[in-house]
Amino acid sequence: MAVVRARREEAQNEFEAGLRLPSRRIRGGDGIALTRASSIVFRAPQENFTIEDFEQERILGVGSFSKVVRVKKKDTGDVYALKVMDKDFITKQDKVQHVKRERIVLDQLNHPGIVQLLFTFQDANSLYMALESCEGGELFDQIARKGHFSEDEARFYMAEIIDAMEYLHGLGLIHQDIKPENLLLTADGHIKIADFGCVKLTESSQIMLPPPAANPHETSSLIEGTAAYVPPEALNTSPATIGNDFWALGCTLYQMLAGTSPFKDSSDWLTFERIRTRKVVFPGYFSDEAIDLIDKLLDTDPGRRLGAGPGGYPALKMHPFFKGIAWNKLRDVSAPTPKLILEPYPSQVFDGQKLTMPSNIALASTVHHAPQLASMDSFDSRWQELLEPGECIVLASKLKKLRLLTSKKVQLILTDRPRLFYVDPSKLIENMKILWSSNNPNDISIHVLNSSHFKVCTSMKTSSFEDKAQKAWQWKKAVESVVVHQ
Ligand SMILES: Nc1ncnc2c1ncn2[C@@H]1O[C@H](COP(=O)(O)OP(=O)(O)OP(=O)(O)O)[C@@H](O)[C@H]1O
Repeated sequence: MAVVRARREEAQNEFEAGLRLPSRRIRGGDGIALTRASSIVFRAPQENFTIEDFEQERILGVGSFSKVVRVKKKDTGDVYALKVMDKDFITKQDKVQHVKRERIVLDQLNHPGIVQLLFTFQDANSLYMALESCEGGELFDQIARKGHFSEDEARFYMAEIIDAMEYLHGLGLIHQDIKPENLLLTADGHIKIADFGCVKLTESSQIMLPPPAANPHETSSLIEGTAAYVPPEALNTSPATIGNDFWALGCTLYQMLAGTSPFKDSSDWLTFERIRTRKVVFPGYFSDEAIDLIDKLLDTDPGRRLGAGPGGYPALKMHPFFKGIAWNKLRDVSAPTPKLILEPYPSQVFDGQKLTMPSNIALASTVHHAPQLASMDSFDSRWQELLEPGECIVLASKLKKLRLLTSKKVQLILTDRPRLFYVDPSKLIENMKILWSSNNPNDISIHVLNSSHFKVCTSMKTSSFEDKAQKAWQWKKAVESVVVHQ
């Protein structure tokens, strides 16, 4: 306990000392912040706001260390995506440096294809980063909703991603987590790269970071990024290069066109096996140009990978897949229209009909934007005996819980307490396993792999589920709807 308290204080001091805005601001010619003595001078100021200064509207997304809420500043009416990070949670997870790195790096970036940091503030419990709000949501959601993109749509998004990546690589920054979840869309459908918590600087980088963490507790995972998008050399613990981002870009193009990522499998271990053997199956409708581009981005030799190899960005941009792209006018072209976040997911249609709420299952009054989430399984009276007095089911369904080599059938139940637990449908209460409860309200994120597979991640464990009824998205939305109001 004393150790945790000491580390929390240490982290608190670091936030306050390392991130304090000095009295005089200095700005570099092209918007790059300059150092003065040993402190960092921020372009996006640290304000003295409190969370009470904002109306909290709806959750935009949940990450491993944060939840991102659409907020409106009460006095100005300005809208932001507010990234809220719990200090205790970050400290316990040894992610203080990760958060600082993202804050400091984002502050120095200035490009239409990169999400902009506008200001930060903090209170006793949380750190807040106000970002420009990307109202079109994640590219991932758009792929899931459309099934897959046409090549014209994919070409448009690829060109904008490449343009932003060229800016990042030009500053000596490797993103290390390029994937459709971290590619956000503006309301008019243009791409912005987000989530700079995994960035790495190259030796020639112009970006300034304070000296590496003096926190001996900070752990760095062996492989940065997300399993399905890491290149084969990362599995041999080779140091990251800009080649990591080009490999991830190849995976992203494949996913835009096929609807699923090329190497994703039911466990990280199987995914890594597929990456190692570079097993890629191209659907028959892919054009020759698309196949060739993906093939060259997924070159197992990072030194020959298109974009990272000797021809660099010019060679990538000249690939026949990009024929007709006006690289210097990308943002002048109108984008494919994104489907907005509040439109219902197709998976909310059950057996071909929209779900309606029977009166005996009251939805949690706190669930504002998921009024159609309760599934038919929720109405089974057996689940009622598992509830505490006054507790309501938000979503419940029969799923497979996946283990490395086996799986078992479980009933997964989300309630408005909130609690998320599963039971063996034949044994009920004596077999109840709580995955998450209101004791740790922010400690959950749902990662949807495809419409039938998702992972429940908490600081204690990650559990994988398969839903034959393809309600993975419904689960993510339901959990996020309950989390936002904690
Ligand atoms: N500026 C934004 N506008 C709209 N939505 C956003 C914005 N920033 C983040 N989000 C949403 O919130 C989610 C989580 O944000 P982010 O990835 O930055 O969090 P994190 O805790 O760093 O996550 P990760 O687990 O990927 O490290 C994103 O995937 C996205 O859906």
